[in-house]
Amino acid sequence: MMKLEPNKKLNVEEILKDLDKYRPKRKGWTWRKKLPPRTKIGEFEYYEVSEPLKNFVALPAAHYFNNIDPQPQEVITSEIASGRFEEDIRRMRMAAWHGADHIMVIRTLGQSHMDGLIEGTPEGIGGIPITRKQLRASRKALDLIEEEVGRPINFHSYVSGVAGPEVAVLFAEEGVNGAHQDPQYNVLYRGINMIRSFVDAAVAKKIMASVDMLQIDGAHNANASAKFAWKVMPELLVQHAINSLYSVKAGMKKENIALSTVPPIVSPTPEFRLNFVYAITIRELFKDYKFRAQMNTRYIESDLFDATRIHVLDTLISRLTKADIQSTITPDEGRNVPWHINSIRGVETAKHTLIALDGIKEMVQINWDNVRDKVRELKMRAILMLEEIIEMGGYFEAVENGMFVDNGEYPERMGDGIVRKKDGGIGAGSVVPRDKDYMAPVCHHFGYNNLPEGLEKPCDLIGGCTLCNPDKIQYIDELDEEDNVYKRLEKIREYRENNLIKPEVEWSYDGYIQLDMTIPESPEYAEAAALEICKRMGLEDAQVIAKTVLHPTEGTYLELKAKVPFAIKKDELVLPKKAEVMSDDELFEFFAKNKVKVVAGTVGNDEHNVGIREILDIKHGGIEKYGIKYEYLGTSVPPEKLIDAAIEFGAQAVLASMIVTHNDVHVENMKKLHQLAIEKGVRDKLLLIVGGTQLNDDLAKENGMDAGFGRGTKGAHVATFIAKKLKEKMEE
Ligand SMILES: Cc1ncc(COP(=O)(O)O)c(/C=N\CC[C@H](N)C(=O)O)c1O
Repeated sequence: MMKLEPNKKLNVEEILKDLDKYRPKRKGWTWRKKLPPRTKIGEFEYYEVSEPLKNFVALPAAHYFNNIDPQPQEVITSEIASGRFEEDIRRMRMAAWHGADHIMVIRTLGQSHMDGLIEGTPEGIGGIPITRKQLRASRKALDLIEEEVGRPINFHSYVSGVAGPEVAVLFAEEGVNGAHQDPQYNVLYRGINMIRSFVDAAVAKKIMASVDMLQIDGAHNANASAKFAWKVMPELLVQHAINSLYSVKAGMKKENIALSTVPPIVSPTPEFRLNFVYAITIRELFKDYKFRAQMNTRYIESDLFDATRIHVLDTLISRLTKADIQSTITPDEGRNVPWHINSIRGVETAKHTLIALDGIKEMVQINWDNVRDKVRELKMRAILMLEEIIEMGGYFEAVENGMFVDNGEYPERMGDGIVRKKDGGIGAGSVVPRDKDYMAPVCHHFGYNNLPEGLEKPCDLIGGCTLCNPDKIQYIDELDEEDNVYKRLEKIREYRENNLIKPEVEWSYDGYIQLDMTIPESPEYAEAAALEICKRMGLEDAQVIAKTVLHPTEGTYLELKAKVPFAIKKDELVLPKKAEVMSDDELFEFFAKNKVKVVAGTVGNDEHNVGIREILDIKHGGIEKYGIKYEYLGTSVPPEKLIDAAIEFGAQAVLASMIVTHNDVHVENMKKLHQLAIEKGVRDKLLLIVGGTQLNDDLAKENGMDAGFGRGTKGAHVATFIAKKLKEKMEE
C-alpha cells in the first residue's frame, strides 16, 4: 500500500486506482487514546490530553515551547465537502496535520433530497452526490493520511432522506465510521413522511449498530432554524430524548449515540450564562450518552474574527462541561462555501482553546447556588413538553400540532412551529406491514423476519450478504461520462503537467485570492472604490465578501475575493538562499566555549539604528542573547573608527549597519572597511559583516565584505555566521 511522504503531494490518480478492489481496514468508530492526568509534554503538565501525532503542524506559538503539539482528548471534527472529493482529500490531509481526526462529508449522494439511491455522480440534486466510489476514494485516502499523522481518522457522513436505509447499508459496507441519523430531521426539515422516516430510521440504526458506527443526532438543526434560537432549549432536550431512546430501542449502544449539542446563543446577549445552564442540563439528563459539541452556526456572520470569538467561547463551554467530540465550524461558513484556510482555522481554534483550558476544572468550580435552579427549571420545561406530547397522542400528533421549532420557550407558545401531516410528505403511504411470511435473507435486518429455524446467519440462505461478504458488493465506477472525476482532472491536466501554480481557496487552480483594504469612505463608496481597485489591479470577478464599518463616514474595512488571470511557472521561480541558522542550544554552547567580541555601529551619515539594535540586543533575540559581547559605537560612525575600535577591543568581527542610498555611499563604505582592515594588517583576523534592509550577501561580498544580511535577519543568523566562520578558522 502506498505511503504518504510529507514532502510529496497526494497523488489522486493513485488513490483512484483499483477502487473496485478496495476494502476498508476497519469498521466502526475510534476514540482517541487518552493519557493519564498530569501527563508531561515538554515542560508542562496536562490533565486532558491524548496520544501525540507523528506528523503535525503545531500552533503558531509552539516554536517557543520546543514545538510541542499536545492533542486534546476530544475528537476534533472538520467538515469538508467542497463538492469535489478529489479536492477534499487534500484538505483532509491538511486538517489531519492540524489535529482533526473526524472528517465529515455532508450530503453523500445529496441523499436528503432523493427518493431512491443513485450510484454515480450526477452533480444534480443538492449537495455533494458522493457514490460508493467516492466514499472508497476518501476512505482510502484517509487510510494513508492516518498512517502519515499516526492516528486513526473517523470518516463520517449523513443517513437521512427516503433513501436512508440504503445509505446506511452503503456506509456499513464501505467502512464509514460515523453518521448523522435522526428521523426528526427528515420530518421537520426535509418534509419527508414521519411514519416512513421512523420506520426507515429503525432499519438504518440497526445497520449502523451492526458495525458500531457512531451516531450524531439532528437536534442542532432546531437551534439553527428557530427565529429565537435560545427559546428552543426545552425542545432540544426533548428532541435528544426522542432520538436517543429510539436509537437504543433499535439496537444501538449508548456509547455510540452522540447528542449534537450547540450553545444556542451568542453575544451581544450575555451568552455564557444561558449557554452554560443548557450545557450542564443536557449533560445531566443524558449522562450515559456521548456529546458531540458544535459551535453555533445560527448567528454566524461573515466576520471571521467574530465567528472565531464565538468558536472560542463555545469551546470554553465544552471544556467547562464535557465533549467527546468537538466539531468545528469554519469561520467563513457565514460568507462562502468553506475554504481550505478556514477549515484549518476552525480546527486550530478548537485545538488551541481545548489545550489552553486544559484542566480548567482543577481551578474553576461551578457556583451551584446560582445554577441549580436554572437547570431544574429547564428540565421541568422539557418534561412538561414531553408530557403534553404524550397527552396529544404521541410524537406524530405533536408534530401535526406544530409543537416543534415553535419560537416560544415551552410552555410558552408562539404557534409558529413546523407543522407536518402524519399522512403527508415525501414517501407518505409507502410503509406497508410485512406479510406474515415476509423473509429477508440479510443480516442486521430490523423487525419482523420470518426466517427458517436454526440458521447461523440469515444470509447463509444466499451464501452471504454484502455486510458479511464484501465480494457481493456490485461496484459501479462511473455512470456519467460528462460529470466525473476524470473529466475534472482532465480540465486541470495542462496546469499539472507544466508545473503551473495558481492560488486557490477550495479547488485546484480556482485562482482565487483574498485581499483586504481600508477605504476612508462610507460603506457604499468604499465598496465601489474597492471593486474599482481590484479591476485596475487586473483581478477578475472581484466580490466583497465581508465589510466592517469603522465609522459611518470615516472609514470602512473590506475583504474581497477575486481571481488572478495568470499562472506562475514553478520552474522559473528562483528561491532565495535560505539563511543558515544554528539552534539556540548550539549557539549557546559554542559561545559559552568561545569568547567572542564584536564592535558595531551605523556607518557613514546614517542615524537608522533600530535594525542594528535588534541584531545586538538580547530583547529582540540579538547576538548578546548567545553570549557574544559587543561594543556599540553609535550612529554615523566613520569606517576608520570601527576598525580602530575593533583592534582596541580585540574584536573578532565588525558589524556595520548601513542604508542603501542613491549615490552608492554604502558601496564606498564597504570598500573603505575592507581597505582599512588590510592597511592595518587585521583583515584576516576580522569578520566584516554589513547589514541593512536593502543589503544582501552577494552585494556585500562583491565589495570585500565577509557577509551581508538583509531584511528579516535575526541575531541568530549573524551569530550562526560568526560561529561557522570561527569554527572554520579553528579547523585551518
Ligand atoms: C441529522 C442530519 N441529517 C442529515 C443532514 C444532511 O444535510 P442535508 O439534508 O442538507 O443534505 C444534516 C445536516 N446538518 C448537519 C451539518 C452540521 N454542520 C453538523 O455537523 O451537524 C443533519 O443534521
